[in-house]
Amino acid sequence: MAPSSCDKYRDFAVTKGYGVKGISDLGLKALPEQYIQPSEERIDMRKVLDKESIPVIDISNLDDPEVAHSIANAAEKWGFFQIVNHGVPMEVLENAMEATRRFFELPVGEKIKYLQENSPTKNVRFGTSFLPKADKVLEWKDYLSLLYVSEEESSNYWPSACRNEVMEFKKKSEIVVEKLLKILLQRLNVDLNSKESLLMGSQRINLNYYPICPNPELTIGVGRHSDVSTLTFLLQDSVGGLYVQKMETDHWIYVPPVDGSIVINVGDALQIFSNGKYKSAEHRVAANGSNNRISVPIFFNPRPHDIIGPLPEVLKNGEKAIYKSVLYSDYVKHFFRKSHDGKQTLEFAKI
Ligand SMILES: COc1cc(/C=C/C(=O)SCCNC(=O)CCNC(=O)[C@H](O)C(C)(C)COP(=O)(O)OP(=O)(O)OC[C@H]2O[C@@H](n3cnc4c(N)ncnc43)[C@H](O)[C@@H]2OP(=O)(O)O)ccc1O
Ligand SMILES: O=C(O)CCC(=O)C(=O)O
Ligand SMILES: [Fe+2]
Repeated sequence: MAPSSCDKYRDFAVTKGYGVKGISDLGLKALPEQYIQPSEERIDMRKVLDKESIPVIDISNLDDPEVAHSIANAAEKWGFFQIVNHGVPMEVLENAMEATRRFFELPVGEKIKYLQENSPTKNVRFGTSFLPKADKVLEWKDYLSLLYVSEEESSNYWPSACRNEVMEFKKKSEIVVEKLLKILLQRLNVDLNSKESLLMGSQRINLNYYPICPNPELTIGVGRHSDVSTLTFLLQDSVGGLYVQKMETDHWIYVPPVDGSIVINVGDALQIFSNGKYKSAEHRVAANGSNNRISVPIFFNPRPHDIIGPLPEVLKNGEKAIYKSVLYSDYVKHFFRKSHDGKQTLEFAKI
């Protein structure tokens, strides 16, 4: 490709489906203009608190009240924590990672079968950046997004390069998320059994690929956002790049890769269900100049037709609701209608 104008790169990455991996493979010396973020959207290392970290919690004994306390405390204070000894076998994690790499290393002709306009189903989508139609400046990330509907749909439509490994990862993660939600809800005097479908009735798995970037300091892998999920179960490889905002400050905390760990984060839906007790935190991802990076978040969500609002048990003692009830699909569509803008999506549900 003749690298002359930035629209050429947009066309190459977005429309033709080469993604940022295609740009990275060109071996350019300088980042295309289309990816240069305004300075306030880049990661400013002077704002990173290198002496603070989000908790790493050993969850091998969830019956221990101290473990339960650490989980609830992390969800209130940080909105993020890492878990170790969670019971998902290392092999399942490694296979999910390898399957992700295999998918992104497919020839572009295979991957573009899953672009929005070509995909055999709405529930499988290959793309780049967050919302290329709305993003003025593009983000340095390619993704494959898989909305789980049924075993049958996954077998028929998910790419064979990653289907079985991602399914296995999803199945194992569900067991852990159920246990974590049980603990978080107990503190709200809510019985998870009666709310399981509402809280985690729908799952979306994203395979994220952040290829080596020329001038990583000028761009961003994923911009500032909070997830619209109830809880997110995130597998990251050993490269690193995830930063979380320290609540109510303009400082950021690096989330270091810990071998075998999973990052858990509170999403907007749980912030709304808990009437603000548990908090979704803004986070973003840096690009990397030396290594390709992979992450695999599984978003545990309400179902599109569910109404989300503060749970009645939370308001029982006369607590005033700070969120109204909204249709979850309206909430998610609102998120997907605009570029990443931190925690602004929550305004949609504020009273
Ligand atoms: C991609 O980079 C990302 C993603 C994220 C995601 C964080 C999350 O928390 S994802 C969890 C989202 N929740 C669910 O998936 C719940 C279940 N699903 C639904 O409720 C529905 O699928 C729906 C999302 C509401 C879509 O419903 P539908 O009425 O069928 O409408 P669509 O035409 O499919 O989409 C509407 C509009 O949204 C855009 N969009 C939808 N899905 C995705 C997706 N996976 N990735 C990117 N964009 C999506 C789509 O562009 C549509 O707009 P058009 O202009 O194309 O019409 C966090 C950070 C990231 O960087
Ligand atoms: O890549 C990561 O570590 C996080 C990605 C993320 O925040 C997301 O996909 O919502
Ligand atoms: Fe996220």
